[in-house]
Amino acid sequence: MNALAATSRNFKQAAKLLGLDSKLEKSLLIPFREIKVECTIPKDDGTLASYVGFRVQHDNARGPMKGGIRYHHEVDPDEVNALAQLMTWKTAVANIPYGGAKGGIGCSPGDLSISELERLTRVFTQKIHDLIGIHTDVPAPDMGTNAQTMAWILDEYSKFHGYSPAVVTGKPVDLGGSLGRDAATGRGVLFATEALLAEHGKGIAGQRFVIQGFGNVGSWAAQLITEAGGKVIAISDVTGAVKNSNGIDIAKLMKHSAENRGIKGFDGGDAVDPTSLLTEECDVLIPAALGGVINNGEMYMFVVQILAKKGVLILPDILANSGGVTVSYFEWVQNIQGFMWDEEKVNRELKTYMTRAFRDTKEMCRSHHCDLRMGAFTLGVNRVARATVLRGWEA
Ligand SMILES: NC(=O)C1=CN([C@@H]2O[C@H](COP(=O)(O)OP(=O)(O)OC[C@H]3O[C@@H](n4cnc5c(N)ncnc54)[C@H](O)[C@@H]3O)[C@@H](O)[C@H]2O)C=CC1
Ligand SMILES: O=C(O)CCC(=O)C(=O)O
Repeated sequence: MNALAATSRNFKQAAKLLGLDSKLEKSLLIPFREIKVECTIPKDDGTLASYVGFRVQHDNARGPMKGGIRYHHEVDPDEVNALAQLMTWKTAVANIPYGGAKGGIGCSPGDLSISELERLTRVFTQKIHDLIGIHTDVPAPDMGTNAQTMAWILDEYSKFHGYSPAVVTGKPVDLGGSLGRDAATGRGVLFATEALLAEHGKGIAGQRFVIQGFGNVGSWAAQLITEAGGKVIAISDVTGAVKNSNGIDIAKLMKHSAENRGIKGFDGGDAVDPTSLLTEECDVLIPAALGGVINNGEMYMFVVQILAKKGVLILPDILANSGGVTVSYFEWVQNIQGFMWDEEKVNRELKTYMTRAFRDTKEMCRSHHCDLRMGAFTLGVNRVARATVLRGWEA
């Protein structure tokens, strides 16, 4: 089962629990617009190279469409479609006034020079500039892109439309980016985990964590969990994995990873097979690499049943990783107001939004007798359905 089929299955299950009529269900599922563009750039050696770029704008009933742009060799239209749909439900779970979108370019960013990446980003922006905008569709970083990518998009977009910092979020702070955005997704994971543990009378302190992925989300989550007294006992990235049952020294691992472009060779624990990481004994497992690691097609329900029997709870991604888009929303608000918040306010507001999203999800679990994943889906889908009906779009 591919990502789109898995996402649509969750949506349909939620629509059934909510008793949505079939016309409304169909109109919520079909994307608003799917954009595919060819981006041809001169490489540094003078040859021409062509890359396919996508932007899927799924839904705008609750506000401008919102979602990241990823640069990855495996980007394909079905996956971007699924991720755009997930953004619609995620922004609704977080209760921020946005719809959902996602984009990507099929390329290997590690194989391109900085100037090639800049040319590619500018050509992509030229092709989509009239379809994005402050009140239309607001991109942000995702895998393989970062604040610099957003700065190039902002600059290229501004050539056509005048200086418009709010057209993208996740920008460098010098160009109107929000303090705290870089850490926001990892910090949101911490807050969501804290809320779940609190329900069981536990805190972060003393729990054993395993983290798959040591990029933006995984490394911030590891740092913040350690600060909160949690013990990170195993971490992997694409280069390797390390285990230390006494707790990994995260500051040391950050330094090693920056100097060696990955975890491989780190001497602060035992090197282990990265594929064994998901089955390491721990209290909390955080998958922060590629999507779909637990959602393994037809096996998914089987795996979920086994985990449930063992008393394992799964915090759904559309809730657990919503901290990034939530702080993106704060960034957009600051840009529109022309006013900058301090980092303490950003983090405080993020905690309020994450805790409320968890509480609202639990309420849906109670009223619809479902697990956390379906609680989050019914919460998101219900909010979008209500906006759709109020705007008279369901027919
Ligand atoms: N950065 C953000 O604000 C948000 C990110 N996400 C999602 O979180 C995930 C991670 O995103 P980022 O940290 O931003 O990406 P990133 O590109 O900064 O880091 C990805 C990490 O995963 C590792 N990785 C890749 N393949 C792996 C494998 N097979 N096994 C183990 N590790 C592997 C990489 O080495 C790297 O450490 C993605 O699925 C992304 O869509 C979701 C919401 C917001
Ligand atoms: O920050 C944003 O606007 C989008 C983040 C994103 O793509 C995601 O939450 O998956």
